[in-house]
This record gives sequence, C-alpha cells and structure tokens, in this order.
Amino acid sequence: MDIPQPLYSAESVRELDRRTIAALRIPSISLMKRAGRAAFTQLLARWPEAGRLQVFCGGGNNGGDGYVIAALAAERQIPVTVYACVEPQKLSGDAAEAFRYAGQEGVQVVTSLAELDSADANTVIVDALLGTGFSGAVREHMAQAIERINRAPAPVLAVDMPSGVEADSGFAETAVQADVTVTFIGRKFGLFCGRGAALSGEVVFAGLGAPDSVYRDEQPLAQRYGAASVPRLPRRPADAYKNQFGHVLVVGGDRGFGGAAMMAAESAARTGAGLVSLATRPEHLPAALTRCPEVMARPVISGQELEPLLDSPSVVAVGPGLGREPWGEQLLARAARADVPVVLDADALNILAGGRVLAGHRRDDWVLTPHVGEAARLLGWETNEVLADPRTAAQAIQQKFSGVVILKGAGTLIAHEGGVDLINSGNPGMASGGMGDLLTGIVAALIGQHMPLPKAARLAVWLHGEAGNRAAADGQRGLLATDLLPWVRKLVD
Ligand SMILES: NC(=O)C1=CN([C@@H]2O[C@H](COP(=O)(O)OP(=O)(O)OC[C@H]3O[C@@H](n4cnc5c(N)ncnc54)[C@H](O)[C@@H]3O)[C@@H](O)[C@H]2O)[C@H](O)CC1
Ligand SMILES: [K+]
Repeated sequence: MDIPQPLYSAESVRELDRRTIAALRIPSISLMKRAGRAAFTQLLARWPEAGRLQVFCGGGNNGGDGYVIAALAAERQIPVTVYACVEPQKLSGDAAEAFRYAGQEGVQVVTSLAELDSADANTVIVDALLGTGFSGAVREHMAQAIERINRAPAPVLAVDMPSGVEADSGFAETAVQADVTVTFIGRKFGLFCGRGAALSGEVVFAGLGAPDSVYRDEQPLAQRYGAASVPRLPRRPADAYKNQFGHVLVVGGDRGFGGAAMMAAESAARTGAGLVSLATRPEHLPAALTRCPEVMARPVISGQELEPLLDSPSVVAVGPGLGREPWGEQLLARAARADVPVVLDADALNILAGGRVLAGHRRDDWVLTPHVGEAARLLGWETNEVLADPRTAAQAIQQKFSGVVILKGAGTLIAHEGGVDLINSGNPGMASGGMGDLLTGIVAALIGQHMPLPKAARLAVWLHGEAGNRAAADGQRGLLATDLLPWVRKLVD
C-alpha cells in the first residue's frame, strides 16, 4: 500500500524552497531554472507538436519561471511570445535574472494584450502569472490576462498553481482553468480542494531534486489518499461467520423520506455488514422488505420503541430521511447516546446544529458527515465562509463535536484527532439525492467490520466516489444513488 501524499501550505513550500537551496548548495536562480525546465519538459511531453507558445508572466518568481520556460523554447527555435503582465523593469531578484536570460535568447516580450496575437489550436499557453505569492482578489490588470487565457482555444499549462487559486484553501474567483499544472517541491493543498481541484487540471509534481531531508518535520496541511493508499478491509477467514462483520442499525425515514433510510441500510449490506437493521416509520416496512429482505426492518413511532433496538447493533447510523420533527428529534436523542459508535448524517446534523437536542454533546466515537450547508449550520457560519476555507471549517467542527468529520465536497476532507485527510473522488453526476445516504451506510458498515473511525472514513469516501465514477462510465446525467450499489460491492473486497 502506498503512503498518502502530503499537501502543503504556501508558507511551508517557501520553507522547503529555502531548505532545498541550502541542502543542494545552489543559488536560488538554479532552482528557478530547474522549475522552468521541469515545466517545459512536461509541456513538450504533452504537446510535442506545439507550434508556438504564449507565456503569460506576472511580477514575481512565478513570472520568473515563465521567463525561463520562454528562454528554453527560444533555444529550441520554438516560436514564443511573452506577455509581461507586469512591466519587466519592475521585476527583481531571480525573476529579473530570468527575464534577462529570456532576452539573451531573443524572446519577444509584449507588455499589452493588444500586441499579443490571438492564440490558435496549435498554440500552447503557459500561465506564469501568479503562484504561491497570490493573495486577496485578483487585481484588474491580472484579471484581464486570466480572462484572455480562459477565452483562448489553446491548452493551458499552469506553473506551480493555476493563477488566481489560493494555495492554502483552493478558493478561487477569477482564476485560470488549466489542463495541466506542474507544481514544484511540495504539492499545494489548494490544487486538490474546492474550485482549485477542478481548475488545476492534471497535477504533475516536480521535486526539483529536493532531498528527503528537507521534508522532515515540515507539517503538511493534509494527507491526500487515493486508490493505492486508502486502507482496505482484511481478507475474510474461511471460517468467517456473520457476527464477525458487525450489525448496523440505521435510524431514519420519516414520512415521505423512507427511501433515504432504506438506501443507507442497503448500502451497509452491500459494504459487507454481517447484519443490518432499519428503524423507521411503520408505513415504510412493506417497501423496505420488498426492496431488500436481508435488512431487518423494525417500526418505530417514538423514542421509547427505539431503546430496545439499541442493545444489539455494533454501530448506529442516524439521519437519512430523519426529518426535523419531534419524531426525528426523539430518535436522535436516543441514538446519539448508544454505547457503540454512531454515524450522523443529513437531518441528524441539522437537528444537532439546532442545539435543542444534544446541546454540547461530544463523542470521540462518532462520525459526522456534513455537506457544506450542514457544516455552516453546525458552526453558525455562512455557507461561503465554509467554501472559502473548507479545511478550517472541518477542523472547527471536529474541535467542537470531537470524533471524525467528513466534509463532503470537491476534494472531500476528513478531520480527526490526527489531522486532516483529503480524498479526490466522485464526479458531478453524484450531485443527486441519495448519494449521501449511501456514504452513511458505507461508513457504518466499515466501522462494523472493525475499522478504526478515521480509516473507515477514508475507505468509505474513496469507495463511494470510485463507485460513482464506475457507475458514471456511460454518462453522469441521470446517475441514481442505487446505480452505485453493485460497484460498492465489487470495490469493497
Ligand atoms: N519551491 C517552489 O515552489 C518554487 C517556486 N518558485 C516559483 O516562485 C513562485 C512564488 O513566487 P513569489 O514571488 O513568492 O510569488 P508569485 O510570483 O506567485 O506572486 C507574487 C506576484 O503576484 C502579485 N500578486 C499577488 N497577489 C495578487 C493579486 N491578488 N492580484 C494581482 N497580483 C497579485 C504580487 O504583487 C507579485 O508581483 C512559486 O509559485 C513558483 O512558481 C521558484 O521559482 C522555483 C521553486
Ligand atoms: K501560475
């Protein structure tokens, strides 16, 4: 199994930069030339037929990387034009030296967009406007350059970061849409989270020869897990019997929302839970039995009737279709006090956020699975504050309620005592009702199969997204949550 990839802040990467220069005993301009060469190599590998380059350069070292790329292209007689978004005489340090290098190679530099002829299909655009030094709202002049890049019918290679994406959060308003981003020395967190996950395109990491020693004790913002690094369930012994694989109790399905609870229950069964029970409104029982007779459906019309059902399960999932009426509140009040791990989702989170039930309640052994809106309610924040910095939001929820928090989004975050994990999986076809219910069932079933909560969360998020990707192979639109179930079963082994 691979190790997860560390994702760093801009500040950390600047420190890694400094340590690399010291460790390799090279001048910083050499590191810039290595960066430029790494990006240029990627460009030629991807677009060997590139007829010409247009390099958009900013006023800092990201721009400096761009000038190095332009010089390398000119050395190979590849037609190249640089658009200097910041007047070259304002450049300083390594960026100024890189500009001189480009000039020595005869690179044409224009300082207004009007002088830049329009890109065509055999142009490749290099975005070297803004990198890890970007902060705040993109200033007008730069915004025009970004819009020019995004309107062009040419592929875009972003240097280090797509310009306009914040390295520490992935937040972006005006930003470059890149096909490829070549990022140096440390993968920036913002390349894999929020809008940054979509804007970065394919991310290629270039270590620039940094020795392993420079990374020691530099704390990443998150660890990124993928297919090769997510924890997996152990193989089942030949003499296995069902009690070894947990008993999941799903609590939910108020009037009109019975399907949500049933999907969570079936999803738990398809993830390998030994037994699955469903506590729901009596009117849903016939449908539940028809849909999945393997699930033991039990009628509950008040909290009291839930009590005896809490004795036998090894994990409780409460929230799918729970609603926010007294019925749901009574069930949550009891389910959240079960003496086995609990997974809270959907309306259980909204009731918890309301504070009328379980006020101040914390547990180390529960998993909260909010989407952005539910996270905002749990924190009393505005939704766009969560979108502006989802990692901080996930950590704030974890500190407030303890346990493990799965903040679903583009780049799902998992906050736990040990830090923050990030998993990129899934696709826009999964933006449909019921997908969250499936994840709840998967998390519960993995906990029931004795995975520690953070590991269960990592595998569940990956499994859920990967099942969504497989199920969407023949189209994302019209993808239904239950389409994922066969894939959950195939992938969990
Ligand atoms: N190890 C590495 O990551 C390496 C990184 N290199 C490159 O250096 C940049 C970081 O360079 P820095 O000079 O610190 O910052 P930037 O060039 O990214 O940007 C600063 C530049 O941008 C202007 N600016 C900042 N915010 C805004 C805004 N909101 N609107 C408009 N303009 C803005 C600011 O005024 C400066 O002019 C890193 O990304 C790499 O590409 C090294 O070259 C190689 C190793
Ligand atoms: K850039």
